[in-house]
Amino acid sequence: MTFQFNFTIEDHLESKLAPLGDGALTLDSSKELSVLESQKREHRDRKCSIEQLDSPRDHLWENKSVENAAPSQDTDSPLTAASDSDNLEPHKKQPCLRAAKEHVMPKDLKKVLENKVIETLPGLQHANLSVVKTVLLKDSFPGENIVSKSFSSHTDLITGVYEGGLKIWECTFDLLAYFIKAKVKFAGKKVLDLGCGSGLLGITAFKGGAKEIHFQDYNSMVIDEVTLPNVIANSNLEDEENDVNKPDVKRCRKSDVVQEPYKCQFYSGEWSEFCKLVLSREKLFVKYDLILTSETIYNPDYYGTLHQTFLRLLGKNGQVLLASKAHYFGVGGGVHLFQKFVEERGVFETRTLEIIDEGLKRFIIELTFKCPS
Ligand SMILES: C[S@@+](CC[C@H](N)C(=O)[O-])C[C@H]1O[C@@H](n2cnc3c(N)ncnc32)[C@H](O)[C@@H]1O
Repeated sequence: MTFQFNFTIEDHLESKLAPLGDGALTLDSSKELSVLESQKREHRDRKCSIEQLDSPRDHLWENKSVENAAPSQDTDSPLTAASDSDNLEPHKKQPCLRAAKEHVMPKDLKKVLENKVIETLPGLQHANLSVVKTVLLKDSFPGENIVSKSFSSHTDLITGVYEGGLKIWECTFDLLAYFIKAKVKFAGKKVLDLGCGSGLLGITAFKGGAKEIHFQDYNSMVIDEVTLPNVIANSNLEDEENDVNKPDVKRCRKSDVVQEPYKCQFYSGEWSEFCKLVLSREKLFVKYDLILTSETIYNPDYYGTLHQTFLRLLGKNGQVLLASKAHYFGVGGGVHLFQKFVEERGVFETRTLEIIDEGLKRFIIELTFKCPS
């Protein structure tokens, strides 16, 4: 693979994830699980000094970051909260509703990987985020550049502007490890990776045979620069096309492989807007069998919309697998608060599937409808 970039990677942006060697994804491999866990530990240890940055800070609650936001690119514009009349929950302090849009899979899939450096996790490829950020910092965008905003405000989250999708958060690794341990089945399922960022959860479902996978992130730039490239990087297009040693019959299957990423759909925008968009696109919207979501419950002001999203989009017998830190310091969100919120509404049953009690305490929980039928 040739990389086309003519800049230096600044030290402070150097990768925090070391490549680990390639390998096909097998969900029951204990070797992969232990590699994944050590990767996770390494990742956490290296960033423990900046762990507080993981947690949204007090100042994120100030609406000033939103008020100061530059006009967004094309359809990336925030709408007023009042425009969402469908939500049952009040939008206390929720400053804006970013319009949702679908990101169409580009025709030239390889072009999406230009300027990207691809790294490897067990069974997964992903674009090096430091390189992505460096390119985005160097390029001048007509609209809002969430990377420069995030750098200038020294934070990974700016409420209503940038919600953190340009990094792989720790609980994603927890959920990936859980998939292997619990032998989670994806085959034939319609899956949503909600608040996807890098999209590694949805990509794992994609590789595990899910029939349709939707990716949603708040920020359009995250989808274009990270999620979409990651899905394409995991589609093995290059290997199939370049392997001239493969018999013709095998190479003819190239078109099948090229079709594969088209099982995936990509959306950006705020959750209630995303709901409206997907529900309006298809007359008979088929709800998701499985919703995967990691580190999306840090902001209690979003709980109403998140709960509503599960309510509207999850199939009656569907399952939400949610990974989260126990508590997000400085903001007040966390697992217990969210479980309490969900239980008070009486629609979903919550069940703790796993507690990860190393470093910052983390949880994997499941939500299912109390009365499926
Ligand atoms: C902290 S990041 C986690 C990213 C990724 N799931 C991970 O674990 O690496 C939170 C994600 O939730 C999404 N998100 C948070 N609040 C949102 C909201 N109100 N509407 C839409 N998306 C939201 C953002 O797009 C962001 O990618």
